[in-house]
Amino acid sequence: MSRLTTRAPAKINLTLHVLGRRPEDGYHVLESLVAFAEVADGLTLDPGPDLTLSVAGPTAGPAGPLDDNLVLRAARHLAAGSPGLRLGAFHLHKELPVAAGIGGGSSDAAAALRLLAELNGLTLDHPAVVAAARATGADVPVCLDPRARMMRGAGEAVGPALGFEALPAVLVNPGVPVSTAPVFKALGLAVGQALDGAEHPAVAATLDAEGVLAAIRPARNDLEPPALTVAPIIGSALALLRAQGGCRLARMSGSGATVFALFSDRQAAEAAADAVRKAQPGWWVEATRLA
Ligand SMILES: C[C@@](CO)(OP(=O)(O)O)[C@H](O)COP(=O)(O)OP(=O)(O)OC[C@H]1O[C@@H](n2ccc(N)nc2=O)[C@H](O)[C@@H]1O
Ligand SMILES: Nc1ncnc2c1ncn2[C@@H]1O[C@H](COP(=O)(O)OP(=O)(O)O)[C@@H](O)[C@H]1O
Repeated sequence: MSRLTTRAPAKINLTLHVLGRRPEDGYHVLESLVAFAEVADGLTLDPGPDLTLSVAGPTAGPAGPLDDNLVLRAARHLAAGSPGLRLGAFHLHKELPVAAGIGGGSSDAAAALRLLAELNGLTLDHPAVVAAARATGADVPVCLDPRARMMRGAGEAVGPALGFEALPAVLVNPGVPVSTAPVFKALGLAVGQALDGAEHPAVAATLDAEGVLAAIRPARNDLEPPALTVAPIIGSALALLRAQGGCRLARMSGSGATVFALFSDRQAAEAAADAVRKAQPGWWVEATRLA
């Protein structure tokens, strides 16, 4: 079989409610509406006898040592659970900012599992594929089939694809890496503790873009306040997006520091992205659509 190719899109948490911290493993129980952007890393697999990885692209360095790369970790988990699995040489083109709340590494891991599943004739809901995704990271299951859906539990429970109308958006990362664990820690929840914030709104599959916006507006990202204490520059990024004409909603994704803003149309999003780039030439800024 010749080279297999896929894209690993940025994951955006349109909402992220923390319900508490579970006793089994101290992980936080979440309820999050997740969508995916057009901007992505690229992953290829050349089938062969050995599992290898090469990485290039603007954020290859910050992604860390090859041997720890989530692409290899996911592949090793799948190989361990699937004797005789066909493997090969992965090449990752790394575009997405790292430690950014957009799950770049998780999306790369999920992309690796997609390519190995394709090579080996496995479906994405095959128990070995699902187990490998869960073992690799909390965000990997939702990235396996990257379409907007609800994510629950610590990330292991993913709902059906919602298929809603794509939302014109701008993504902004202010250039400060933010690790996930310290942000959860800064929430200050004790193991076993529950939170009783307002319930997550229902998001129906049939909603148009206005409907999605209306549904998520009263929701929140509970990691935003603790992330702001870890990286106050997130506040500046949010303020800059909120000052742009046509900005309907601006919020942080995941544990930050990437923030997103929603617009009514692509033109308004492009204009806002241009203005943010002018104001902050060192920041990562992308006009995109989320679905
Ligand atoms: C916060 C979220 C929201 O989508 O995204 P990012 O900000 O990472 O993109 C995810 O829950 C992150 O998922 P992921 O980055 O895969 O997490 P993991 O590697 O499994 O865990 C990193 C650390 O985060 C904490 N963690 C993660 C998930 C969760 N539900 N509860 C937690 O407490 C744990 O301290 C864990 O050691
Ligand atoms: N393919 C990868 N891309 C990005 N980071 C990776 C990758 N593999 C391993 N990592 C490690 O995982 C950490 C979290 O990366 P990332 O997925 O970008 O975070 P986030 O989910 O917050 O956007 C990084 O600090 C990096 O050391």
